[in-house]
Amino acid sequence: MPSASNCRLYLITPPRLDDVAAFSRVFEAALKAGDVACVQLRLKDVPDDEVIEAATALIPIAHDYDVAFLINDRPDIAKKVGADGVHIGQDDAPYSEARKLLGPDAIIGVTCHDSRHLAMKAGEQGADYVAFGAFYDTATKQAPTRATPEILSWWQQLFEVPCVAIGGINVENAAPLVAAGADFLAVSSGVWSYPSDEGGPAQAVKAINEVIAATPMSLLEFDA
Ligand SMILES: Cc1ncc(COP(=O)(O)OP(=O)(O)O)c(N)n1
Ligand SMILES: Cc1nc(C(=O)O)sc1CCOP(=O)(O)O
Ligand SMILES: [Mg+2]
Repeated sequence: MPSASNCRLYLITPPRLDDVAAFSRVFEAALKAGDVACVQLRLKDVPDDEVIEAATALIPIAHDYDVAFLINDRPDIAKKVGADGVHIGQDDAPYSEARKLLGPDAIIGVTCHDSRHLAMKAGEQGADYVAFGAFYDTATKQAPTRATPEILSWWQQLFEVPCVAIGGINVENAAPLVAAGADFLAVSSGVWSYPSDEGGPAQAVKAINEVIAATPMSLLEFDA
């Protein structure tokens, strides 16, 4: 039976930011364009001071728009820059360590790939969300697993902890994940690489929000 979806957009930054000032302007335009619940600063293979510099520039912008700001991989940097939380993967700091460092109010999300077991473990430990992926082909990361929308419906039906869908999501392919019960769509290239002659990242945020608003939740059947 279809019902209204509460799905929201979760932005992941590009893995490199060569010009933080230029990105800050695009970032602000994107946040202005439509609802964004959360942003994750996901810089890869860069020195800590670049992560700190980018976080210091972007956090005040995110907070101006009431958007939560998370750091990828590094609870220590999240604490240092005053971020709202951290996203950790299965090979990053353990959940318990991140929680101990960041305290009870921090948002801590955990990568669970396509695994029910990992998601139940993260939920029991106290994660604020569990992330499943990758749902589609992506050039942003060599994603080790492929998830299917049924896992979102399974989680949505059985658990209170929100679930995030990630991996290759864009304006064209977002709807089935909203329908399947994703609480958040985590999107990187689908926003930042949106063609500038079609309005660029700001237009992508607007368009994904329109898809979300137009798509009721209609949970899929899943194996018990
Ligand atoms: C929301 C969200 N989900 C999954 C990931 C992937 O985390 P991880 O497996 O640690 O891989 P890296 O992002 O660190 O390459 C994520 N970052 N965010
Ligand atoms: C960071 C990340 N994690 C994934 C996972 O499957 O856990 S897929 C992925 C890439 C997300 O970027 P894009 O929206 O450009 O595909
Ligand atoms: Mg990681």
